[in-house]
Amino acid sequence: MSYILKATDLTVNYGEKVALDHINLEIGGGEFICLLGSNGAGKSTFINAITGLQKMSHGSIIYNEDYLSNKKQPFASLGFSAQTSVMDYYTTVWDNVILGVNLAGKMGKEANELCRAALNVLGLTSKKDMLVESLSGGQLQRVQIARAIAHKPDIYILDEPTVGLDAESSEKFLNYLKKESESGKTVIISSHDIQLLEMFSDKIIFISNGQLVYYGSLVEFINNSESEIVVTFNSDLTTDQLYWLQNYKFSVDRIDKSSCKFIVPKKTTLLTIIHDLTPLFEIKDISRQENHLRESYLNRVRGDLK
Ligand SMILES: Nc1ncnc2c1ncn2[C@@H]1O[C@H](COP(=O)(O)OP(=O)(O)OP(=O)(O)O)[C@@H](O)[C@H]1O
Repeated sequence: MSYILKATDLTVNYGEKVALDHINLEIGGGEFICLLGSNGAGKSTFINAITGLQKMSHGSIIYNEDYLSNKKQPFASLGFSAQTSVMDYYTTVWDNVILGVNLAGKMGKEANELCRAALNVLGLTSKKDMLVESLSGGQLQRVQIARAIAHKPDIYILDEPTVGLDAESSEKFLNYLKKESESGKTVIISSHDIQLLEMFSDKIIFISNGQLVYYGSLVEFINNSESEIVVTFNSDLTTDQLYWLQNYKFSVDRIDKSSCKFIVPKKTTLLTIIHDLTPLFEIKDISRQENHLRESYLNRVRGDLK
């Protein structure tokens, strides 16, 4: 399948700081992509650059017109919510959301219906006549998202949309986005809520220190990463044992006085660990932890920081 969005050598510098360093990727239609990275990795810069909010220092971004329903006004095909708030505080919830729909070129009855549907998805129907300035932080965030998505864009690009949302609202909203992606829309979403994103994403863009570390399937990311082996010992660890563990060839995290977690390459067997430990340790229990996105991500981040 051909791309819907293509970044070539995308580079953004803030003065001396290289915030994005020659990023190359192609995003296909119908993908649900989560954007991962530590604080300051470059996620917002990436999102702002692909939506035109941030000037690139080098490189290009191309949207494939074949996929855009509004070819005359390509920006109207995007549903973009930035990390910073862009609301009109002295008008109502309804006026804010319908403005987003109108700016995308949709008017009249169609606009009213789209606005009503978005308010419903974000649980804002009963708040539609309230002034935005009187809303709570979480409600404000929901209005911002409703305004970004109400016109039913082809590509959703959302920077930390679930911040400030309660668990139920986040899940309802992500379920809505999942259905949109299943119907062919593309979703690019940045969030630190990794467990929730694992439930919905097909692909991952992992940025570290401005570099693209990984772009590919979620399943592959989890399966190719390191795994964790938890070992419980018969007694509390002694100073000598702790010293030995600190110098062991794999990373070791202490869980409590008598158990540890070993971060090992995927193919490492339990037997290898048992073999290495037995001269100095009495093992009570050993097991491999099932990999999840959160652990895989943390292990990759840890590897990158070494
Ligand atoms: N306007 C700016 N001027 C100078 N440096 C900036 C500017 N905006 C971002 N940066 C720097 O660029 C880097 C990437 O920032 P960015 O906001 O893209 O990170 P992020 O991954 O979105 O972080 P977070 O998860 O904390 O939101 C950081 O080192 C940040 O300090």
